[in-house]
Amino acid sequence: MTQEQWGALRQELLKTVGQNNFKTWIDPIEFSELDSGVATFHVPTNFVGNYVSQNYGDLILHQMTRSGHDVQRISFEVAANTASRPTLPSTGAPVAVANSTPTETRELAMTGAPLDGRFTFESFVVGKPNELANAAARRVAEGGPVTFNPLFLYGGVGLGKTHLMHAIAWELQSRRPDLNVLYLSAEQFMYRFVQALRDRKMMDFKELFRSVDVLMVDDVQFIAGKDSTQEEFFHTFNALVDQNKQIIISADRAPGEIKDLEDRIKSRLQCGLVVDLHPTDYELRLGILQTKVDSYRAQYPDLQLADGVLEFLAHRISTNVRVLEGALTRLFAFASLVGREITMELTQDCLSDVLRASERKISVEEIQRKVAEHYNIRLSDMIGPKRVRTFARPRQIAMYLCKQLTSRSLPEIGRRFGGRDHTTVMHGVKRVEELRTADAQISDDLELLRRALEA
Ligand SMILES: Nc1ncnc2c1ncn2[C@@H]1O[C@H](COP(=O)(O)OP(=O)(O)OP(=O)(O)O)[C@@H](O)[C@H]1O
Repeated sequence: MTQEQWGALRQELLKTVGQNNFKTWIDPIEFSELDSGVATFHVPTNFVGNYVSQNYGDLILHQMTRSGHDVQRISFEVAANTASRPTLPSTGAPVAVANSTPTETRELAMTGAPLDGRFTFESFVVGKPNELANAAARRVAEGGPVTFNPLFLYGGVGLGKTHLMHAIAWELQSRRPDLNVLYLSAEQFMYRFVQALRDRKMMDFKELFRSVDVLMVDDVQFIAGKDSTQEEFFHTFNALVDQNKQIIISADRAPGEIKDLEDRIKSRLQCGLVVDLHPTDYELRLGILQTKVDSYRAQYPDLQLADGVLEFLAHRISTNVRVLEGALTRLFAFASLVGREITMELTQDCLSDVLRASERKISVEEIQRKVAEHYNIRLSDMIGPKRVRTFARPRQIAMYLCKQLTSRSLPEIGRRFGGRDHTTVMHGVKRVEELRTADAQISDDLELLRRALEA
């Protein structure tokens, strides 16, 4: 890609991100080169690099691909004349990994995917939801005799699967430099496979994959429904297991739940240790935020952070750690630009869209379950036809909460309560509204239930 072509792309980006964001974030980055699918940009500071990478990386990649450039990855480098940054020795010494700056990535010795220098065990915050996954990952990272094969890590979006996979690869590289570790995504596996078929290089392909000591495949759900790739994956898998080589796999769900994945592969994947990363809880989110803030502190020693802001974010932002990190990065960027303390007000202002998007959605079922539990009745009686007061009152309370806490319409709520008419719901809601002011017990119950549901 030429500088002129980048100039044209910048115009496109300007239209998409708007004048202000463009001036602050896109303007300072300089296109350097496009080589072997990696587009490199120079940035004035790591901070700008990180921010652009997290917030506009996908957009830039998309625009470049759309205008016909073969780009797989974008890399940001701090321009040599504007900042000092540690240089990496050419060996895989662990200290180099720990010291590497956030925007750096390095290729593994074998032709695997690049590893992110930030994704190490040291930077992985452990809490209840991920302690088992972390312990299992650390165990295989020791590089000792293979005890469970494969290690299968799964969990929802942004909960740290890739982070743990990279951490294992880094750790293995430093502890056992004699081992051939190959890390790649399932998509890359497929891409290589298709390329090998096309170039008639299947022997090389098989040889490469059968000569590794540790094979790590990220996001394996990607090969579901892709028959010949699955077939090849199955053979590779078996060949390595037969040689007692460690395999580590990640996916967004448990093996048995991946649709369009052959049964024999599912059962193979279940043979070793299957561990999941649970959605983050409040404590873990707070821990992650605190760790991130500590790392920002070194960069921004003067930035003030008001009490309660981190707790607020940990409480309000969804379980996805990527969203949490992105929000904090944005907050710091904004505060450092305007030179103000990060107060609660600034936080709410700056992150209003993120906060709105991650408002917890409460479901009708959840409300029914909680209310039934609270009044000690069965869920079936809550939804069922019986009109006795013991069931009718909790039912009305649940209807009222559904109206208050969800965006469901009255007819929809009626349907979820055993197919009742919307006028019945309306009546129930009205009745509870009256009771709320007249009956202290009901008012307390409502408050308690609302809090429990919103927690
Ligand atoms: N426990 C944790 N401690 C520190 N950082 C974390 C933790 N969990 C996740 N992260 C961070 O959150 C971001 C998203 O994590 P990661 O890319 O590993 O998610 P993932 O589970 O692979 O998601 P996806 O399904 O989208 O690929 C990364 O920047 C990662 O460093």
